[in-house]
Amino acid sequence: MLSVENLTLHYGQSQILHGISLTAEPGKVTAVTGTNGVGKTSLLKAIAGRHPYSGGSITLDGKPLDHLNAFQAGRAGIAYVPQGREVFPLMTVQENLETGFACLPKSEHKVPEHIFELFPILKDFLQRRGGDLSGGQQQQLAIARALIMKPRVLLLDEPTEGIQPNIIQQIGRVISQLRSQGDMAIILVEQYFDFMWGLADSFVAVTRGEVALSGKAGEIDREALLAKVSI
Ligand SMILES: Nc1ncnc2c1ncn2[C@@H]1O[C@H](COP(=O)(O)OP(=O)(O)OP(=O)(O)O)[C@@H](O)[C@H]1O
Repeated sequence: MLSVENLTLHYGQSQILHGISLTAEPGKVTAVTGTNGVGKTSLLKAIAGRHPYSGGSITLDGKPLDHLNAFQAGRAGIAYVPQGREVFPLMTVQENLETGFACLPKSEHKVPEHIFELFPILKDFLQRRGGDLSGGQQQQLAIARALIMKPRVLLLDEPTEGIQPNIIQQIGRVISQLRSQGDMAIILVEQYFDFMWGLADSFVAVTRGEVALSGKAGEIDREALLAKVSI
């Protein structure tokens, strides 16, 4: 289980996160939501070692992930699919996927077939440049690249942003499939309310760098959550 406790984060003098706490269990989807600029991406960046946090703690199965850099966080099993996808535009799909090998031993430098079962289009486009894919295909590539690391924690930052509805549905199915494997904790940062409402096992609404509301599916009130996201 990933556990974030009382996390604070600054950019220079400005404090963005003011003591965020959440947990993400294997085999569950934890949705983090909130309006623009409340600190959702900053939270993921702190977990992924992309930006240092100022205080609080992050642990994975009780083991502290003390201020790791991005490579160390990857080695520890944390995969991050950034907002905007960050696909390498001049590299082929195959080469983009292979960048996921960086955190794996040499013996595991092979793209597993199940990646293409999840995202069949990538097999057809292996030699196509990343920059020539549609936004939806790039999103699939970004998720596939993260999965190659065999993560224990998958961080998804607004995977539906700017994506056409049929690909959104496919991404939803993939997230459900990954959940049902039972071994990966998935943190889904998402503003598309109905998408995350239908998918997540628990919810954390963030306002101004703090947790404003949290709870499990079936227990949390839909309208109360929606109100926090629509301010
Ligand atoms: N590198 C940075 N330097 C300074 N301020 C930053 C930096 N990155 C983000 N911020 C500021 O931190 C705040 C939180 O940004 P963040 O991207 O974490 O929010 P968010 O909830 O993910 O927003 P969005 O939904 O628009 O992506 C914003 O006010 C943003 O302008």
